[in-house]
Amino acid sequence: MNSTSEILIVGGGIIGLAIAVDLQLRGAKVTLLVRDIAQAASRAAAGMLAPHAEGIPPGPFLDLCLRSRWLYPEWSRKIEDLTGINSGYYPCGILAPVYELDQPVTTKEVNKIWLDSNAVHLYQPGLGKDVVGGWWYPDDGQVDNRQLVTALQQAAENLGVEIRQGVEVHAIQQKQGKVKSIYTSIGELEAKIYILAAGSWASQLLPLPIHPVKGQMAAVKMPPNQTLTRVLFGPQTYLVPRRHGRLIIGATSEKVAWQTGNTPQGLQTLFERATRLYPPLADWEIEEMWWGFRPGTADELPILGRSSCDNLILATGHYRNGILLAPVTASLIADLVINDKVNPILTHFRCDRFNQPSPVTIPPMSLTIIENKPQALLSPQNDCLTIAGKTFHSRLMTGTGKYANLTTMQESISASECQIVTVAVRRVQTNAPFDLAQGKPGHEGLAEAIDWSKIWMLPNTAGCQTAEEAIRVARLGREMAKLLGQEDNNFIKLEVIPDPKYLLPDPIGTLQAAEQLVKEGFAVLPYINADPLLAKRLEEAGCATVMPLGSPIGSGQGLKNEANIAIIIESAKIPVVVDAGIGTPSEAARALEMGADALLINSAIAMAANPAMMAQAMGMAAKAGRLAYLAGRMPIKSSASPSSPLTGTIA
Ligand SMILES: Cc1cc2nc3c(=O)[nH]c(=O)nc-3n(C[C@H](O)[C@H](O)[C@H](O)COP(=O)(O)OP(=O)(O)OC[C@H]3O[C@@H](n4cnc5c(N)ncnc54)[C@H](O)[C@@H]3O)c2cc1C
Ligand SMILES: CC(=O)[C@@H](O)[C@H](O)COP(=O)(O)O
Repeated sequence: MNSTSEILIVGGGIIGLAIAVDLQLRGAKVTLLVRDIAQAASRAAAGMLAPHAEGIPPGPFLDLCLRSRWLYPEWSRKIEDLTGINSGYYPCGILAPVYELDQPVTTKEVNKIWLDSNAVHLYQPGLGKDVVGGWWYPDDGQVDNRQLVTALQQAAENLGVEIRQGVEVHAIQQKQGKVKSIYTSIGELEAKIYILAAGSWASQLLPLPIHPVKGQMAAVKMPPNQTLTRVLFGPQTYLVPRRHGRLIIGATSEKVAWQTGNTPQGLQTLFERATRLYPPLADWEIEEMWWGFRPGTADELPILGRSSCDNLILATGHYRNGILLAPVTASLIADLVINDKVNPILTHFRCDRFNQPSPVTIPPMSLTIIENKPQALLSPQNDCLTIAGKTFHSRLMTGTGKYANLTTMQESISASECQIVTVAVRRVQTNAPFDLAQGKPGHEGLAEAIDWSKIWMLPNTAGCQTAEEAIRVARLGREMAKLLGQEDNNFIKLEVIPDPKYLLPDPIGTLQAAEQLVKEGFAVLPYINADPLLAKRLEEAGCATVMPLGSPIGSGQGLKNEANIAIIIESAKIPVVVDAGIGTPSEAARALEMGADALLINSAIAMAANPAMMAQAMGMAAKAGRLAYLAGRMPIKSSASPSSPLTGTIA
């Protein structure tokens, strides 16, 4: 047996290559097996980046496509920088002429502009007489997919990916929910993780509902000085002018299984449709004809993410949009493989959706943008925080200290919409009178002031300076939660803080106490400095979360440890709760935008001039930050790019 590498990718089309490059850039050791790069749909495609022209309806799939189109400029530039090969990425806009006016032509959408008959013929001379108008999609574009695939292959090789061409995978050997090895034309190979990116052929290796949808294509040579520079996306045909005089004509869509080759019937249909749309091409010299197999699925959506085997990831079934979807697929799959992070959007493209009663199951986390209904974006039902098996809708935790009085505390907790409130076990025990205004900072009446049937208590070990003290107080905290009706509450926020000036936690004491408390069955939420190695050790010790501090407790200095918090977020498999030091809603939002799972905020709320109002603002910031994280920020660019591109504007 040939033992190969950490990660084995089956398939050398755009999807397999893009994933290989991303993984290798993140430090993995990748081997890619491909039977035949030339047969890949990725070389046969037209290279349109056309989520709008394709008419994809709003929903997770459009979100995925738009995310990928956003990534394209930076991603293609990165591949170009790695190789010096021009990918032909060209955000030229797409014009979609129509032959019938069967739809209302008014729209307020910025990414879709209607051109009437006069305008469309003025804009694009040479269009067929049947064209009665057209939609202009300024944000769509194209890439030269052949150059891009060549560049990706080169980039992969330059980075050290082992590409083994001419190797055919015959079977995937599985044992007890894991892939054990794969049988190939050069023998049996093993890896830690396997990624299936075999396009249309994936169903020959696994029982996936993928089938080939054949497309016949041709290219003609454009004469110099002609005016066709934008993609024309017509009814059942499209014309994609490359920048160096080649015009790609596509494509038929045929369910003829694996029947290869161009056919007279296919080409006749292709040319008839193309010349109806743009008659001048009838006289242009034919340069090439070819065909390819789109990887179609039963619901026409890709299959992305884990399979029934732990160590087998699927990235296939991209059907008509695999060129467009390459950057986002690579990034999502690399996140999954390297960081074990399942981006919520992946839930829509899981392979087990086909096992469910309805053919297209829309899983709960829908990011569909519904006009005038922004609240539908992130409803409590569809985005949850899970800690030690308990689910919460709010990602904001608050405290009980520093409030002027109990009423303000109650109003603030309610306004924040938080579901977890932390309580210092030691202070509750002392039961000192509570009235800050009167100089009485105790917790008398605190336990009764909160409706514990609605709020989950997070007892904390504040005031403990050693591991031993913290363990003892944690046990008392569990009893306290029981007494207040939360029989099954085993949560403890672990604070071991010997230093009274900066209230910085003792890492060694925290780890020791955490190990003991985990053994005793606690769900431990340790408060720590933003130390990635300590966070990993605590995770390995079995903690339920890690709670890195933004800055010292009560300082309101914000996120002073952002870089380290980012590392913790990247590597943690348990929720990361940013705790302490947050002073403003923008800092709260920032922590969640970075990918933190939740926040704990006390002082900024309790010490605000209007605590309840600040609590509401923090609650909103938590939601906004989370939503922004899920939505995916735009790439940061070193130079400007106009919001309304000048390309393709009407004179
Ligand atoms: C005519 C046509 C036009 C298209 N136009 C566009 C477009 O304009 N825009 C767009 O976004 N998308 C377009 N597409 C779709 C796009 O091309 C595909 O979705 C995309 O290329 C799929 O990429 P892939 O890497 O998954 O599969 P492929 O590119 O098909 O690659 C699969 C690879 O896996 C290898 N393989 C398969 N089985 C095995 C095995 N058992 N062992 C080893 N290797 C194996 C194959 O040899 C092949 O190299 C078009 C497709 C076609 C056919
Ligand atoms: C109540 C509690 O647990 C705090 O010690 C926590 O660390 C929050 O810190 P801030 O008070 O700075 O928000």
